[in-house]
Amino acid sequence: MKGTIVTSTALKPDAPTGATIIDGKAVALKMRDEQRARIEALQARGVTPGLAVVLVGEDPASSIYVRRKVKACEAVGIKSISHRYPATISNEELLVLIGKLNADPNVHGILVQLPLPAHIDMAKVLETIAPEKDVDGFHLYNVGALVVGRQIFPPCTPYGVMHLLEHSGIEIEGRNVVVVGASNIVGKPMALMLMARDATVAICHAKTRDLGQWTILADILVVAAGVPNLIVPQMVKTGAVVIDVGINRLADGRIVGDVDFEGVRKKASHISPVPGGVGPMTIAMLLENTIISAERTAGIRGPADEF
Ligand SMILES: Nc1nc2c(c(=O)[nH]1)N[C@@H](CN(C=O)c1ccc(C(=O)N[C@@H](CCC(=O)O)C(=O)O)cc1)CN2
Ligand SMILES: [Mg+2]
Repeated sequence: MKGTIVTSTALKPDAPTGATIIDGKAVALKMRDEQRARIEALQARGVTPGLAVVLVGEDPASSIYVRRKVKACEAVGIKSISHRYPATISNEELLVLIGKLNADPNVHGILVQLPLPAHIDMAKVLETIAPEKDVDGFHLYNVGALVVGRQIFPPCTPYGVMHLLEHSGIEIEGRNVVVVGASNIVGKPMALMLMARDATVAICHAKTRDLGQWTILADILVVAAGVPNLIVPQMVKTGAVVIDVGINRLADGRIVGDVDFEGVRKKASHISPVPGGVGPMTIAMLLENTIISAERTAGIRGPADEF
């Protein structure tokens, strides 16, 4: 468009014919001021929040996410302790490490970066983490808490989506929500958190027939299927809120979500982009859960919160 005057409203995020862009990167950065202040209050009581970060193997994306988590911890004043192991580590060695971290009073949160190598028993590893240090919210105990409408440590990605909805002033109660994707770390806990807020929730997945017949009913559409361009404009109700949790790397290296962003933004009232939407919130909520854990240790808050 070099040399022309751009008058198209479609290029302006907040123009009447286009959706408001939900800027997760900005929200995550803004949360850090409040998080720093809470960490200072903890330090005044002699508690520095500590997060143990366990990375097994050389998965390039996992290495990037772990690096981002460590940097984010530094930025707010959480002491992160990295534990890196080759993909050849045995189940037994990993469980021994987790046992030590469970017993360490300076560690308030433990995260084991997923995915793990195939020979590792992921379920056993996650269940070995002490529930009161399970800042990823993957332990069965924490999953069970979500089922009965309590939050101990909600898993970071759906917790981030809830935070974005609240930050954007989007009403949840009584609204039709369709979640596309039924994974244990996003789709299922997402549905439970929305149900706890009295939304009417449908979960669709890879085998759902006529997906568009479901998604068109959504006032709020959350997509976490891992399929680029799965959601096109004709599948979206005019004025819907569209949250894209997908992260797909294309052959040309670009990272895109599951939603045809340029098409759907013209129809939605709000839309989260990829990158820069839900992804940064995953890390923000990990910091949040770690601070909450340290606040519980310091007696500043109780063991669990109602939704
Ligand atoms: N133990 C965990 N493992 C995994 C989790 C998790 O919450 N806990 N979630 C994902 C990976 N993940 C964090 O660990 C994560 C994924 C993506 C992003 C992010 O910021 N994405 C960018 C786009 C991708 C990129 O730039 O590379 C964005 O959306 O802007 C952050 C964290 C699986 N494993
Ligand atoms: Mg996550």
